[in-house]
Amino acid sequence: MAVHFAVSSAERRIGFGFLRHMTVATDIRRGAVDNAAASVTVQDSHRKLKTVADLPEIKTFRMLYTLIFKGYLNRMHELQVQRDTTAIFLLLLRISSILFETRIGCLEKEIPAETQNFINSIAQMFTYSMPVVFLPNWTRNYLPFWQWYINGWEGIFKFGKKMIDMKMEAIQKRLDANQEVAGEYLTYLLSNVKMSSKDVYGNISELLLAGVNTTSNTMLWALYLLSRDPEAQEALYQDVTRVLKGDGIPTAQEVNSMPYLKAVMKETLRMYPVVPMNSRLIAENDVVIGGHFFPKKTTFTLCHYAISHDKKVFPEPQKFKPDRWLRDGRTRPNPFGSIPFGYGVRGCVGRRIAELEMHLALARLIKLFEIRPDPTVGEVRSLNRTVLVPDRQVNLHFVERQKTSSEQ
Ligand code: HEM
Repeated sequence: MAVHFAVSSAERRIGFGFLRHMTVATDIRRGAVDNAAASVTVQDSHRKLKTVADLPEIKTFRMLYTLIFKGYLNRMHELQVQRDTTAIFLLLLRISSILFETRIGCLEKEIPAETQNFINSIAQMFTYSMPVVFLPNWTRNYLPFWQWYINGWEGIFKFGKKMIDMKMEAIQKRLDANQEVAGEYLTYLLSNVKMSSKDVYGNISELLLAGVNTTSNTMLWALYLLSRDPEAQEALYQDVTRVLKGDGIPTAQEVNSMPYLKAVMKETLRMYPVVPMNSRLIAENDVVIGGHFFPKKTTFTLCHYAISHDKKVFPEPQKFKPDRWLRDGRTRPNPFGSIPFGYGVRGCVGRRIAELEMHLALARLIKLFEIRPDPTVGEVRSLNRTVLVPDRQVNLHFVERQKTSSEQ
């Protein structure tokens, strides 16, 4: 468990001395596609982003629910057999609503070509990011992976830029007409003098990217695990229906009073940490950890998957046991045993949005549907494709529940 040791000691002893090694990849990417992703590379502007990322939280809660769930659930009635790609559309739609303040047509019967290109670009970038990281730089002139990877990024930034330009135009029109400018996250960023438009292009596109495959795959894993565990599913259903009556929008307080819901998400992320690896580069000083000397510029890689399957911290690590996270007097696992959102100053910026959207989505889905596995699919294994994805298409059956008399 060398990895486990490295991370817990690292955060305690060295604190902010670490920088993400991804910085290197991000700089190359920026150079290659001439786009800014300032928040991801520079500590100072990262803090700036953290502050603004926290701002629209309250509005987001209500907006997420009203804007999205109606459309999604209507579409689910049509689909009945839910495929993993639909889960991606759902989350893409949701995060796009927050970031672009508009919907991008994921739930239309015919997905607009531009949106489809954007979805394909994300998949392309992720698919080729592994060979790009592992192959030596000289291969870039001879093998096609680097160009395919960059093409993926170009598609992502192109779409992001177009959406942002449209919003800027709308804001400008209102300003020209002396009208008040009101909006959510993007309007805030664009009308905020602290960020240049280049920073906004880079940050919005990266946030969108970071927010789509992470939450959609986590939702998929949660639904997959629940479909195979009727007892856990029933416990979740009881937890949710005890608090949520009727079709009203849950409040933050209501979400907080559903401990099993939170436990299901925590256990899902323990079993399938969607970002399976995380790295830090010791940039400035040599360090000694546990009697081992590490020269400066050493890269440490933390394997979330390995630490959260450590049976000393999580007995029966391969078993889906949401109960282990309940605060009902039992001994709870070491909080550093599973840190799927990372930790410290470079921890996940989108954590609160991600948790919120996943809690809301799962509560709503479980209230309306019983989720059953497709027996022909068999045991799904996880693959590391930068994010943790299933090795095959996961088909799930959503069986509509009967409404209880108090809800009719
Ligand atoms: C299940 C959902 C998610 C998981 C498990 C997750 C996990 C992570 C992890 C492990 C990191 C690296 C943290 C570190 O180095 O310590 C990270 C970084 C990041 N995440 Fe997430 N994430 C999720 C959702 C999101 C969402 C929804 C957004 C945006 C709306 C987002 C935006 C970011 C950004 C911008 C970073 C880079 C932060 C930095 O470099 O300082 N993430 N995430």
